[in-house]
Amino acid sequence: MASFSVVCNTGFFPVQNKLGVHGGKPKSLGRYRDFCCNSFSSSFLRFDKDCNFEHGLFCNSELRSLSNGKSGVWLQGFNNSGKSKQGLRCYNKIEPLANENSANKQINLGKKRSSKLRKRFSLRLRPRLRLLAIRLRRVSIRSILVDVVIFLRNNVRRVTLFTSISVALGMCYLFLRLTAMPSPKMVPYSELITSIRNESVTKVLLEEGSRRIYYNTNCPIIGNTQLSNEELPSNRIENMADDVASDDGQQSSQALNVNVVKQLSATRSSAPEWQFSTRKVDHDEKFLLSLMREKGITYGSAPQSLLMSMRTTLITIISLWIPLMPLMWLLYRQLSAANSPAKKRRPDNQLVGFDDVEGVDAAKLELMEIVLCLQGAINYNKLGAKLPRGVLLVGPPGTGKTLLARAVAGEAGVPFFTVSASEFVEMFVGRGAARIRDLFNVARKNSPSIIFIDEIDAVGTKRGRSFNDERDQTLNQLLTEMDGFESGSKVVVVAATNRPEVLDPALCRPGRFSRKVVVGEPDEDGRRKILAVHLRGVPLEENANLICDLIASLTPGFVGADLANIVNEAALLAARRGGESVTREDVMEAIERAKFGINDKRFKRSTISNELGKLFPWMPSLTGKNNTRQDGQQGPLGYQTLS
Ligand SMILES: Nc1ncnc2c1ncn2[C@@H]1O[C@H](COP(=O)(O)OP(=O)(O)OP(=O)(O)O)[C@@H](O)[C@H]1O
Repeated sequence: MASFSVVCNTGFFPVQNKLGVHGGKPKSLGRYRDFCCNSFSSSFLRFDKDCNFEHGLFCNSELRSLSNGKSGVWLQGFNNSGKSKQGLRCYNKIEPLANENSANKQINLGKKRSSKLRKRFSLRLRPRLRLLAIRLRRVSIRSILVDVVIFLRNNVRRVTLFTSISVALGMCYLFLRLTAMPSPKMVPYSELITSIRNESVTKVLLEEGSRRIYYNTNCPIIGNTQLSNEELPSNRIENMADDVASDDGQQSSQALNVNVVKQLSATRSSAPEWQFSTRKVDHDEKFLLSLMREKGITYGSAPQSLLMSMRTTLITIISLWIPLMPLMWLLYRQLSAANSPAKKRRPDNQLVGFDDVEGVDAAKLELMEIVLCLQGAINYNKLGAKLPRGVLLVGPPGTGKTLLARAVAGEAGVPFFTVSASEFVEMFVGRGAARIRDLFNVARKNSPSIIFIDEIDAVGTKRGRSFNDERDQTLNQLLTEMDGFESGSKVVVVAATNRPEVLDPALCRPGRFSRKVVVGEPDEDGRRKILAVHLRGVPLEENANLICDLIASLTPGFVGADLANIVNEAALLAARRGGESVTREDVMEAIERAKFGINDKRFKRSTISNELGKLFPWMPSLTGKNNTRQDGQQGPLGYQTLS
């Protein structure tokens, strides 16, 4: 008998293995530890110095088993109270952990924590580099080129636009660089007057068409500092040359002279044409001119040079337009989206047919008739009848209005233009109306065709009720377009709404949406048929008809979308528990979820029985008299649900 210890969240249990569990010889302690740590939230195995398994510690509040696989050692898990199902028992009360063990445990916990920290903060560069190398090895230049070509081919417009913008910006930059000139130093107007009075100003230019005044003085500036008379270039060369000559002799003075001349000539070449510029003060021209005349200063006026005016214009354009670019981009996107309001769908892309829509037979019949008229199977002209211009599908959400429209398109085999009315609601006045016009033009060109407008209440609400003029304009355009069909034009407009009462009466008058088809909630038989459609591809444990009957009977008031959701939920539940097929229990759970949401089980059990009791009072199992769920094992209607 091998005795070993088990540690739980609550304490430490010395236990005895009645079945004689003993340890094999592990190759290394680490391997066993790793194994245990991977399997349990907290584990610890103890080996003697010969590496014989001595005892094990593991902590887990659930019942689990641990196997080392190779040596055939099985340890059975314990719950919090120290009980085990198979052979292990706790013969002592909870005791404090022995010193040695607690020390070991502390060490292990510390190691674990530090390794966790290391793992969390390590960059794991080596595997990343390896991965990068593998990816780079897979990359081939040819495939990159092919990708680039495909991208260019698919985005010709965008690439052209971006290329031209980049080229234009590049050329602007080049122009600015090439025509860049050193600008004169900006000084206050008073400084000009002072300089004129000091007679240091040599030449003045008044720019035509602007308030700028340029002037030169007899003291040149280098960088931002004005040189005094002593610092004038010619004086400086002489001074520097003299200094050097007196210090080091003739040879070095020659070399320095060359350097100084070079430096000053560079300064001269980068010097602006005008040293200073200032801004004219209003009503002071007379005084300025008389002062200049008095001092005998050369002055004149000239227009801005062509190059400079080009530069100024360009800089203004760039500085104005660059911040406006995002706005322009948004505008461009709006306008380009406005040009494609309808996604043209060809009949062969449609996978939905009338077989896929069930439980709404009356609506289906009405629409089938229109399909037959469009296909020419019914000769309505013979009796002087006209093809209905519009069909309004009315009904609660999820009853299959959109599905019906898609089925019409699929069956009719004519071009189908689907659009959501909210796409016509535009920020810019007139854009919604333009979109409607475009849509009808395209449909007319492709006649016979069908236009489907989903959620028409987004634009079709009664006019004059709000200050939204754009919406009214859009509706007016829709009314005009529906009136404007030529008698021979075979364009049918199918629209869907949940709120027919808010629609403008003009929209529903005969000649526009003259046919109103109510797509209501399905009855039990309808629900059964809808379920049969959605259960087509789902593997069931039981007969599909039985399941359909069961769900249909339990879901009064459910619409097609709800039923589709129940089937999907049941399949997901089956997948979650790893099942091969959907069972009755999955379906019942899915119904519970659809009816009451995903809730706490304790809450759900009582609520479900009450709610179902209210819904189906004739069912004895739900009234509470014969409640088989008292033990907490049974679900609604006596079916056992997963808990
Ligand atoms: N009669 C039905 N037969 C089969 N499936 C249906 C039916 N009604 C609804 N469904 C399912 O519900 C989904 C949603 O239906 P649909 O979008 O047509 O509803 P809707 O009436 O247009 O809703 P809304 O008014 O909110 O737009 C469909 O994709 C389909 O899977």
